[in-house]
Amino acid sequence: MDLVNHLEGRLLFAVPKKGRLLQAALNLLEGADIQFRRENRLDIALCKNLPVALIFLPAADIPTFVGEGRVSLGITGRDTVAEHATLVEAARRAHRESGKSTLTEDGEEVGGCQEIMDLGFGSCKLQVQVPVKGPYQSPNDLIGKNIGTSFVHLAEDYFAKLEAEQSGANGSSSDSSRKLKTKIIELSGSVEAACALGVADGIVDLVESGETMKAAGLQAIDTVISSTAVLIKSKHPTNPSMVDLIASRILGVITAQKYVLCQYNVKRDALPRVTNITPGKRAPTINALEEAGWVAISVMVEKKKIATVMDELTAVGATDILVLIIANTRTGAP
Ligand SMILES: Nc1ncnc2c1ncn2[C@@H]1O[C@H](COP(=O)(O)OP(=O)(O)OP(=O)(O)O)[C@@H](O)[C@H]1O
Ligand SMILES: O=P(O)(O)OC[C@H]1O[C@H](OP(=O)(O)OP(=O)(O)O)[C@H](O)[C@@H]1O
Repeated sequence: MDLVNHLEGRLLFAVPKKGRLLQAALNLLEGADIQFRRENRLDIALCKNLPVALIFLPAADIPTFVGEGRVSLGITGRDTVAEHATLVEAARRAHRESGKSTLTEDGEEVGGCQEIMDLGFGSCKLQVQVPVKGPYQSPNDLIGKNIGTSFVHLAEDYFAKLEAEQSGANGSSSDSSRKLKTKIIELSGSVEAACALGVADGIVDLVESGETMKAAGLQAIDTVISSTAVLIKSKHPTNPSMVDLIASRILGVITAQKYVLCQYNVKRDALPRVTNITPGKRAPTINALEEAGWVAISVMVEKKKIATVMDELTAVGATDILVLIIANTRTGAP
């Protein structure tokens, strides 16, 4: 089947085609019951149960497709969204300075995507790194030096601000006529090797566990941006109600992953103390037990806090504490 000719009427949803965000993104789609079958080597998959087509793209390219409105929804890292936003901002600045308008006929700024929600996985930091055994101790020491990175626009912006601060000019990162003293060298991968191979004095690269940096004899001296995976949308999605539906389903899945349901029995006179420990997302559900003076409580608790919460509940007299996994939710903001 020629899938490209079957996209009419479908909301296009970009998903990372490989890499660290792929599996978690697929798990979210499954939890949100977005059903599809991806043919071998095809980067387009039609959803079986919704008017949606999934487009599998490199994570770094997703903000471009969404920002230009070609694709309505996307899952990618906030770092890639920030890189794209910096590029878009630089292009707008250049346009304005050459007297051209950066607005559409509706008076809106062209380009750019909007973050809908944090998806809670894919944590990492984009950091400035230098050799541990080297002459550079602070970011200022790198001004005028060679910097290797895959995030050229964020790195340029970072060093432009640093150079402006150093020269005493205020906010000249918004001046596109600036001439950077620092040389930003674009690398597409294995950025950590650049210092050892003499290509760069420092790098701007992602750090998750820190293992790669350590193995390459590097240390972080500043953080440019902290990132997690995010759901993004274009400014004018083709089907806004389908965007809302998918966003609400995804929110339901990530809320379910974040919370557990805690049920316990307690004497009614301990209610103020236990509701303080487990206030719930809105409020705890309280039911009278057949035994006089006792109530049963059912309440959502953040998964990461549940052990401490159980300790505290036990200490104030709660008994029969049960913790249940939540398969899915539709509850509002996580
Ligand atoms: N340790 C990590 N290194 C790189 N990216 C990470 C890491 N942890 C989380 N991420 C997130 O995953 C996103 C995609 O990175 P990943 O390297 O998996 O992509 P990729 O498409 O395989 O790219 P590449 O071909 O450059 O390796 C990043 O933009 C970032 O948001
Ligand atoms: O802090 P860590 O957990 O060690 O992860 C960080 C490393 O992971 C990424 O590289 P990736 O593995 O994607 O390969 P690449 O260098 O080819 O981009 C990133 O560019 C770092 O090199």
